Amino acid sequence: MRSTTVTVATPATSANAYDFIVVANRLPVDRKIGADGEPVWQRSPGGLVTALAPVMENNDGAWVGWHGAPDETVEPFDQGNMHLVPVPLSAEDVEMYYEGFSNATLWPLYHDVIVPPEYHRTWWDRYERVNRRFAEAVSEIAAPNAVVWVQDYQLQLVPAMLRSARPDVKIGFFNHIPFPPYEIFAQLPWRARILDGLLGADLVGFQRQSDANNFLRSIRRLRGHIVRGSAVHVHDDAGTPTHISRAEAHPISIDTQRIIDLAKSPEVQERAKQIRSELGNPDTVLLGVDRLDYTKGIAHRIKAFGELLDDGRLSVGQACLVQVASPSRERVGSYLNLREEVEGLVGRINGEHDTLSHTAIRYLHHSYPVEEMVAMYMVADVILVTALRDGMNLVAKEYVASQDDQVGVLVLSEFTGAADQLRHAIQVNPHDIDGLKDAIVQAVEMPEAEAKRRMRIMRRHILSQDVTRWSETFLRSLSNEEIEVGAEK
Ligand SMILES: O=P(O)(O)OC[C@H]1O[C@H](O[C@H]2O[C@H](CO)[C@@H](O)[C@H](O)[C@H]2O)[C@H](O)[C@@H](O)[C@@H]1O
Ligand SMILES: O=c1ccn([C@@H]2O[C@H](COP(=O)(O)OP(=O)(O)O)[C@@H](O)[C@H]2O)c(=O)[nH]1
Repeated sequence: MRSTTVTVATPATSANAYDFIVVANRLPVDRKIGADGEPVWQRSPGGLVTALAPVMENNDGAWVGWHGAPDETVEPFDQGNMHLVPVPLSAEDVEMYYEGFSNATLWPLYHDVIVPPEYHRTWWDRYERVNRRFAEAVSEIAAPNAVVWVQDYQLQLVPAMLRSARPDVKIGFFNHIPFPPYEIFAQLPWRARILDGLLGADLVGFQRQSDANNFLRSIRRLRGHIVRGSAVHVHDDAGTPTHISRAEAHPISIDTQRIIDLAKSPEVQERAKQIRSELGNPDTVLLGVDRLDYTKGIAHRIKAFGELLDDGRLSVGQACLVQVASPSRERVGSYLNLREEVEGLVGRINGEHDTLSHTAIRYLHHSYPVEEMVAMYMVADVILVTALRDGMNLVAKEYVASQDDQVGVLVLSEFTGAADQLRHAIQVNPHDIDGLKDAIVQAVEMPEAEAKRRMRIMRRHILSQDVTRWSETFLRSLSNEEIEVGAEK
């Protein structure tokens, strides 16, 4: 096995140094090899990084996570205001803990078994070992009585491991993806171990109240602890009470002001005009932005759009769908299959409907920087967020934030966390293709006054409930301060 050591900057970490630590599977930057063969740092994919990066930039703390490259040990380094502490993963760890147990067992299980989860004991063993490594890395650098905030399904065993190594620290956990109903969770051969891992946290946060309820119901069914409201009275095997762990909903959000500032910047506005003109100035631009993931309902959306072209309810030149499908988990089988399915569908629809001057679907298998994302949001008259299941979906919130002078329309799946907050979107069941087609036509034809009214209400929400508010509310609850949940800032 090849292993390289790369020192990026002066080591910034020492033992027992940090009062505040975030630990996530990923660091905010990924180490990749550039076209010239030299290593480069790129922003990591996904909404977890989008949400946590601004929180960490404004807090003096450390971020512990994997740097995205297998078989490499990287020394701790600083990036902007952030102190990053890489946890190395071998190629085998990546295969069994990340691609395997995290993304081929837990991810599909927690997302309504859209594809069948795979259960392998060797993957579980590796998940446990890697979780222990993360817990040890945190334990070494946490100051006495530090606050440690563990993120997401890849690290569900870390809270209990950390509690036993460092009973002095305050432990929060936030689950970015849904927590499944008991009837689905019960499939997991290691279900009790996962619950015990999570119960190591003083506060377990979820995107939706229904996720918290699902979690509490599994605790009642499988662990026998007393549950009173959101509080779980945890006891040890001998029945001696040990601590209280609470489960609460804390819906995540975005750095709203940053998106608004970008939408106002002359460069982004100019770029938006350029994109529209490059698309041939269609009357209506529809947009989809997702990691290429089977949870996102990309094929459902493309199918609905294709049928609208077949039916003559939309036409090429009048309407164009731009679909950003950023690369994700490319070595996991179900992701490979999805890519084939989506690209086959796009090819067929474009083949049937494109003209020499206009395309039906502009499909982009790329990852773009935030400036380009905001320019695309500004171009889009309609955005289609049709996830079959999604913890939150920050794209929906970013779109709303970017509509400063625009009057875009958000079509939003009811199976996203965002649907709880963005109630004035056109909400859809993406499995209902006829309903989805009608919703798309309703969005395209929506009178401006109606679109403005809906957008104004959604923007009010996004402005007051931003990501800073999310982290403050969670961390205040973790430290047991009195808070008024849901109060405006
Ligand atoms: O790290 P990857 O395997 O490349 O995946 C990217 C991230 O995807 C998931 O994001 C989730 O978090 C978002 C913010 O809370 C939320 O809006 C979205 O609904 C979730 O799917 C995953 O949970 C992260 O751990 C990954 O880093
Ligand atoms: O090319 C892209 C595609 C997506 N994103 C960002 O990736 C995040 C996706 O988060 P979301 O919660 O919607 O879904 P996730 O990928 O985390 O499941 C959002 O901040 C997008 O702006 C990006 O920066 N470039």
